[in-house]
Amino acid sequence: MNRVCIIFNPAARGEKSRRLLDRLRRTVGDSVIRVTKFPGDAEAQTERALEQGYRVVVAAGGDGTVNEVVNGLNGTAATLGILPLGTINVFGMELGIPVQLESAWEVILRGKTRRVDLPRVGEQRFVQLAGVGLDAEILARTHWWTRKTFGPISYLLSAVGLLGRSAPLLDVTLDGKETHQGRFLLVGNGRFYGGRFAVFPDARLDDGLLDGCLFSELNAVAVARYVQGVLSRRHTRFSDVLYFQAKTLSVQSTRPVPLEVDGELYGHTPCTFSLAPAELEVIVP
Ligand SMILES: Nc1ncnc2c1ncn2[C@@H]1O[C@H](COP(=O)(O)OP(=O)(O)OP(=O)(O)O)[C@@H](O)[C@H]1O
Repeated sequence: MNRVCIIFNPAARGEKSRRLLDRLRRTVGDSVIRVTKFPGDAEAQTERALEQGYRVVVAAGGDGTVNEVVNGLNGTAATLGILPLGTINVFGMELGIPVQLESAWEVILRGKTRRVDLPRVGEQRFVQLAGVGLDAEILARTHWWTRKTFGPISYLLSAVGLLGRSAPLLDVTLDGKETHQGRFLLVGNGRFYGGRFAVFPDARLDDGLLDGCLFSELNAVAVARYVQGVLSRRHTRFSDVLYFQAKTLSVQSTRPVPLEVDGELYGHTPCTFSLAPAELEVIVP
């Protein structure tokens, strides 16, 4: 197998992954492990690993760590491996990578790969999903210690405070042609969002298309209906939800609306999404 460098995020899973370092060392034997020191460090460490000749870089953390490693790979020919040590690991779930550390390492040792599309917003690549509006606002309002203490429920607490407010309208233009309006946008590369929730039922990681859901309303009743719709897989048929596929989309709004990619805050509107077909080679079961 090509030389492997593992980038380990001790702060993943609300700082709990720190405890996994010894088990990770035992599992991977002589393979090199580099521990990130601050947010953004996985990207810098990936660039350094490439300069040092590593051709497989393994993201050991959650979706945020995978995102940073992929941005560090920067479209090079190097291969991504994943050890899903984060809170939810949606991209690993999409690829069928086992959550058990030793099993996930076995997958990396076997070294079977596939190529997947790599979407981006502006210059920032993402692997699984992005959101404009509600979910990014929730992330912005959920303090790290609340996340650490209450876990995923903390996002729900922030959401309750947000739903009473009026959200600016988003103008979403698909492939430079038709423009649609809504108040909350989700963009996906794969099917899942936030867990095994198929928000984008037609999405394929290698179809050369972005999938999106544009939601028209943002009051508590509408959001509860959308959640129910996602759970029962009927939301794409709702009259106030636009489900679409496109190669590019641009988003404008009367005032800046925050944006998240792979679960991390990243800038605000206006923004443009695009996709590089089959840009990423990733190790899969
Ligand atoms: N040494 C570090 N100290 C603090 N934060 C770090 C460190 N290394 C990486 N990070 C940051 O940790 C964040 C969370 O990482 P990741 O998404 O991989 O894990 P997660 O378990 O899914 O996240 P969360 O616990 O926030 O749900 C990322 O924003 C990343 O930049």
